[in-house]
Amino acid sequence: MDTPVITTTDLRKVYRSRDREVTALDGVDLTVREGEVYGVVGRSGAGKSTLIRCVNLLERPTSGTVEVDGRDLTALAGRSDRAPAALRAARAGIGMVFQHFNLLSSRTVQDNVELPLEILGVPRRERARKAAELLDLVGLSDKARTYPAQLSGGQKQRVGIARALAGEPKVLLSDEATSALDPETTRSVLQLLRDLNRQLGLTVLLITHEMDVVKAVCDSAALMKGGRVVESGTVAELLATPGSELADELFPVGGQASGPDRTVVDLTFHGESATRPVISQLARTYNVDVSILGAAMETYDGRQIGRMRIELPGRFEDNVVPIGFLREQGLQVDVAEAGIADVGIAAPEPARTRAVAK
Ligand SMILES: Nc1ncnc2c1ncn2[C@@H]1O[C@H](COP(=O)(O)OP(=O)(O)OP(=O)(O)O)[C@@H](O)[C@H]1O
Repeated sequence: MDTPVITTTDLRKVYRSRDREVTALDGVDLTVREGEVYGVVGRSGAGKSTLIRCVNLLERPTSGTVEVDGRDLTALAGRSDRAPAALRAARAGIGMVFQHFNLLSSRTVQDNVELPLEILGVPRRERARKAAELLDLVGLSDKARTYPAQLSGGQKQRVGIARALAGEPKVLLSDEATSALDPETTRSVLQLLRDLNRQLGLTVLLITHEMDVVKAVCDSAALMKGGRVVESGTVAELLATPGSELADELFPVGGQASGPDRTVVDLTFHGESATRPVISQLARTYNVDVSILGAAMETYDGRQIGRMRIELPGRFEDNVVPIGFLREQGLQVDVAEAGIADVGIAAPEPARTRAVAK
């Protein structure tokens, strides 16, 4: 699982029109490893679509390189508008699914799935066999002869996924594949992507603006802002990163201090620390009343990971020893709110900057 399958290096894309320039990608380094589901999130305009379209060279990067499965696609691109044969062949190993499915309405479901095979010159009988196999894989064997207009959104996306798999790709790119679907259909399409990832060893790079998508299926994630990747890593790594915005959004543990002179502390449990009764030990050892303001526990790859926001009575300087104890137990400890001193003495760090004393 450690072999990189998609690598972008210092990828830049500048859109130029007569009177202005937009830098959509501003030096993106991304590594997606074999067999993982990798989610790229970010607000509208962050550059997600541009990035995914640069990965299969649908969009030509201004500079930088894209390697997929050991091949430098940027070197294959040539200068003309029409993609050279070598690039077209490399693209056959990259499937893509789209937000609005992009099915041809005049073709049956089976003929839509066969389309990439027709383009590759696969004989009719072989195409039909392959399409039947793929429709079975996505649970639509009974819809082969229907037309897209007769399908639900979720079914259309399943056809889109079957079509994307026709060239037996190693990599699947998904451009907001579930954002036009209702929550239940979203869940089933995400489950399908997860199953395909596991059954076929398919590497999936998806872009989304929904954190729930990352939570449901991704092994790793990156956060984009203004054309840059500002955070990236496995979900477990992100959770262990002090101040990670992605971790905060994936596992929000809200809760405000119940009054002044209280210290609010965010704890991240992973590995062994997730199974030890650290909070009750803290309360007993220091005879301190601990209030739990919020908590979230999840299992990732069979390992428990959790975040908890607790409140301790007193200001930060009153709690240095208990906080030290928590750190000694192997927990990551971020002080979220350090209490307001009575007469204008500033808290050690402003709220939400997450001072991390090691
Ligand atoms: N063809 C284009 N010509 C000019 N500017 C473009 C073009 N495509 C995208 N942009 C600009 O590049 C920036 C990044 O756009 P992009 O579509 O990649 O962002 P995004 O994160 O995918 O947003 P969304 O979630 O809304 O699709 C935006 O400022 C956008 O206006």
